[in-house]
Amino acid sequence: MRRSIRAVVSHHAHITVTSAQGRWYASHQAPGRYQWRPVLLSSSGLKPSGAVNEYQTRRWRHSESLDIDGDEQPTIYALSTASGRAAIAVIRISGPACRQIYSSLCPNRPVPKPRHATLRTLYDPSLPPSPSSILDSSTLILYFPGPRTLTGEDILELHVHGGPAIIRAVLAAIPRCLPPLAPDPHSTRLPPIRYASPGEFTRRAFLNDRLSLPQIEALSDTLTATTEQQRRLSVRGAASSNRLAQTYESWRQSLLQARGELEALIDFAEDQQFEETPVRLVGGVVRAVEALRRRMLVHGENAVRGELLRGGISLALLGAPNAGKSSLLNCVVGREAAIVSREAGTTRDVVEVGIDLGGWYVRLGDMAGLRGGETKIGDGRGLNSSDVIGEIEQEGIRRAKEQALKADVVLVVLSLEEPGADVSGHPSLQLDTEVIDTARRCSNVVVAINKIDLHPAKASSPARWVSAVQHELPEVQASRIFEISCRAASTTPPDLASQDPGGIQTLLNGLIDQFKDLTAAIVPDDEAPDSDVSIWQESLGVTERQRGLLEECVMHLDRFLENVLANAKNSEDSVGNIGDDLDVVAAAEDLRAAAECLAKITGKGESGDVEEVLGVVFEK
Ligand SMILES: Nc1nc2c(ncn2[C@@H]2O[C@H](COP(=O)(O)OP(=O)(O)OP(=O)(O)O)[C@@H](O)[C@H]2O)c(=O)[nH]1
Repeated sequence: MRRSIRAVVSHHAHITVTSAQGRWYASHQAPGRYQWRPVLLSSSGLKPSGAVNEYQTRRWRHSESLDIDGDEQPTIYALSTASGRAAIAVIRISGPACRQIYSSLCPNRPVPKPRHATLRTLYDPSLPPSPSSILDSSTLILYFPGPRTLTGEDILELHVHGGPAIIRAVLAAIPRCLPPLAPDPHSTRLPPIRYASPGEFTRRAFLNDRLSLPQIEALSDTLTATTEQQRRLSVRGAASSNRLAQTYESWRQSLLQARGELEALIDFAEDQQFEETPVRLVGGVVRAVEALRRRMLVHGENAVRGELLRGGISLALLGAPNAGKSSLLNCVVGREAAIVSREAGTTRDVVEVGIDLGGWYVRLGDMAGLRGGETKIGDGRGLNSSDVIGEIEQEGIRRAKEQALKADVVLVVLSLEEPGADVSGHPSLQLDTEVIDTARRCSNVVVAINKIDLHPAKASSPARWVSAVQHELPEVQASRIFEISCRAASTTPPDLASQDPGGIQTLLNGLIDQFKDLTAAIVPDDEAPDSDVSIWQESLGVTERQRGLLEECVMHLDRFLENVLANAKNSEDSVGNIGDDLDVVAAAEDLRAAAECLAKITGKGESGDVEEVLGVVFEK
């Protein structure tokens, strides 16, 4: 809410009004104080009205008062640790009333030395200090004076005992630390202390230039990481988010420079002397844009790979009914997540379980068994599906196929049949045509041949099965085909499990290799061998929002290149007329729009955009 604040500036005080990233601030130094206190005037990109504009560029010595039309931030507080019983709980307070809150909670005690932990007793601010008004004893207090703090404001941290009643009492006491506002129905003033809304500390950090948008997005990854790979991604992201922001900013500057060069053509007249001819100038711009576009595409691809780490890799179990998909899922998960039954077609819908596989977050989906025509490797006879498939099963099969096609990795479970089915008395390998046809259309296929325990001499024929699988699925390398036995794995006593009796661990290691391939950063082919490739590693941390903006940026660049190159093609003397026929204004506009997409990534958008970007980021 906007309201008029009055900065009373004494004779020796300074006031500086600055604008940064579409936000306007007034900083003033009160007499006898050494801290600069930035006051946010406007975050909408619009210049604040009134006297402020006159002082925007220089430091100002003044002896009167100055009316500034701006936003005054109330002091906010929140429980920063998870709720529930714990040894300690941290309550964070940010804003101009920190010192006052401290003095009310710890009457007659000096303000702690900045950034030094100090033990204090907290008292109820509404009562005189006495043993009966103690809220918490032995509270550790940290005071961080602004503006060099997380939020850019004064911050007070109360490390109280973590009992729910203590937390409740201290939280309830904080808003009572300042005298209440006089009731005024016409007043638009916000309460001077209030509980923070979600993400508000971080939002203030951004508005006060303490954190960039990419840093905030990396912070979100840090707080949500549950697996080892997610942790690594978030740590890398947190460390490199500033560098990523700098990269995008340098790309934006390159685009703005290219746009400037193009716009110079608008004023180009025959008699004007340019250092370069228009053709060369446009040619240079095109080459620069093409190089940037290539880099953006790789960043986008790496972002998709990073999203696999963040959101999880979807792994679909595809196979015929009774192949052992549910048994395998249960072996992997270690609990009865899916129903295992001798009856074919037990699984009717997709059963998805989230698991941590070797540090990768995997969404493992058991699905209905696919069935149709079937070929058995072993007896050489073909077999057609004889059952009539019911409507529910049909729907289950449709969903299973759909899930497999969109999965990141598909684990095809094939099974051996009971001995005796083969004329030789050996088990045979089921290769259902529905399963094979679907697997052929999927990417990143790994194959598990299950029920290997049914084979009396396991070692005698695996090679035959591997080549049979490769005959049907030539894309699948032999190193991605595994023999397993869910039965052996589940019936082996736990003390022998380390010997990997059913081959499940070997299969999981193969899957992990596949995950590594899928989530490794791509480095462009034209990257100089001695260049720093870590930026490509860092681009794994690009968020979904940032990737969307990169895609939008590439779209504008494509339009730019299309227009310019079409113009070159149409001209009679190849590129000779490029400068004359080109709609320079439209081309420059494409570059401006592309640069604006990059600006939104870092939060440096033009007027009005910053709030929109913040809305998207803080939604989470
Ligand atoms: N001998 C042997 N039998 C197994 C093995 N794995 C699973 N089975 C049996 O095969 C039958 C089917 O297993 P499920 O795991 O339900 O098979 P599914 O592929 O999920 O079946 P649907 O849900 O019908 O698609 C059950 O009787 C299991 O006990 C194995 O490694 N060896």
